[in-house]
Amino acid sequence: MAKKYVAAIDQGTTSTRFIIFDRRGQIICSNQQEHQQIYPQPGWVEHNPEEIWQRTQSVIKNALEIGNIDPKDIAALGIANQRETAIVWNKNTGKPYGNAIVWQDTRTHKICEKLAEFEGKDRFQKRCGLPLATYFSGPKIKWMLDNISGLREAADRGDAIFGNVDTFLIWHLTGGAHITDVTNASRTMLMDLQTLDWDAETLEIMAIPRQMLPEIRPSSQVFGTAKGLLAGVPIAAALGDQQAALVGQTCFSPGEAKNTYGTGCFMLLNTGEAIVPSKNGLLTTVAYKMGESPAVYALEGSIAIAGALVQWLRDNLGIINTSAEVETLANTVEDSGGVYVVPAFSGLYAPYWKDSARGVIAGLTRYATKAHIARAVLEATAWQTREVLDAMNQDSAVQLLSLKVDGGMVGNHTLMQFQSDVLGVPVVRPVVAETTALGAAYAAGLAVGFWSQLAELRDNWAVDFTWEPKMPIALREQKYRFWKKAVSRTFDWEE
Ligand SMILES: Nc1ncnc2c1ncn2[C@@H]1O[C@H](COP(=O)(O)OP(=O)(O)O)[C@@H](O)[C@H]1O
Ligand SMILES: O=P(O)(O)OC[C@H](O)CO
Repeated sequence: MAKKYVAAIDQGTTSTRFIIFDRRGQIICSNQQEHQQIYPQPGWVEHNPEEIWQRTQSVIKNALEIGNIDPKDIAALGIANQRETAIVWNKNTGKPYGNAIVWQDTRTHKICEKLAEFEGKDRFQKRCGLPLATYFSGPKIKWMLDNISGLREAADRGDAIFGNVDTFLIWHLTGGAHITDVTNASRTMLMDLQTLDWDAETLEIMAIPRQMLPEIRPSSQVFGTAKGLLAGVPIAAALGDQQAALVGQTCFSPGEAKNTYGTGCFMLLNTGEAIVPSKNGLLTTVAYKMGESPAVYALEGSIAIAGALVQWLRDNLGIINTSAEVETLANTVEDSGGVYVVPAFSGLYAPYWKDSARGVIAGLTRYATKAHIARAVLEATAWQTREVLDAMNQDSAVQLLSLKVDGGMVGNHTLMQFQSDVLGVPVVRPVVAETTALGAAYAAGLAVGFWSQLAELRDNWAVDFTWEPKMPIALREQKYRFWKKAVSRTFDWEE
């Protein structure tokens, strides 16, 4: 009998979801669990890989039970994952050599500076599309090899292996396949965007043994068969979560873009088969590679802190009790009262790439209340997105006329209205806002013939809500000028 469903794991920065979709891309059932954020020192962010694997198994089990689904009805499994986060584990025992170093972690600042001494921050950009920054996996692997006792020897012996979260999950799900996909590999700094293979020279410069690294595969392809809870289900896709959201939003044509508002915020613009270098602080990255079809590339504007700033308001300042409460509080005032929050907690990503920037709250007066700060917190995400969109419009020939959005923050009307106001274009949310999991499911379904072509997927996409710009242009540009001034106050804080 024909299989009815496709499933996806969405392993994100704050939580893990397992979602089962039907042929129309509708959610049948799901389960989600958070995991611990570990902050051992200022600027350091870690996850426990074993906890991530436990949470993954747990959400799979719960969702299957909730939906009363027999894994035999699942045609394929796709994986979407937080990108860049680096894990090194022993291939014989499965034991990690330490916690995962999360993408937001800035401990590799010195390593990046040292690597940039020769030829500067863009030393590797031609090959890998990325500037030298603490964000990417390569310097994180180097940090582990240089700082974890006995690790370099274990790597040289071939016992210690590296993976981003996709690789770590595939390894566990299959019982030992050491595989990554092109989108995840494109975030390491170690892959050549043209050849889609590890770059020998970069590996040599960073002193990373090639045998630690997984084999690079297309994003949509059967990698193996699951064991355990999903026994027998083909594992048929892996994509970095932001690339997965691009697929879930069916942005398959050059010029189509989406912005995902989660822990961070990531805008990706499909550039087709062209590898477009950025002159304005964007990343060039692989968008997806479906089986044997040529790779499709994207320009990306990465913002490190978006929803994470709302969490900070909740967890560190205790101004709100839930993330959703930020909107209620923000709506008790008309505007931010001249307050700007620039969340350079992990330095500044696009379009600045300044590791040494640190966060500021600017424009404070006795008039400012926690409500103004709540509003400024929401506005920070919108302003950062404006800077990224400006860079996109400068880098590419196309001007974006509307923006497709998704992620945990897009339930916030106040933010989305402000977003449309400061971009000056409509902001459009689709009915299925779980686009990350959906994109991984689409890529997996395509690999096993559950769906036959990309066009079929476009028919599943439908508008849920559109926000139209309302703010007068002069006011918008005046506020933007102050935002830029606040940003400049964060520069060169770390010495
Ligand atoms: N109503 C809301 N208003 C503002 N932020 C929100 C709201 N709901 C969730 N968030 C934020 O969205 C983020 C979670 O989104 P999600 O897409 O699940 O993130 P991730 O995939 O990065 O784990 C959290 O940082 C949370 O603070
Ligand atoms: O898990 P998210 O949604 O915060 O996404 C994180 C990104 O993949 C980091 O590059």
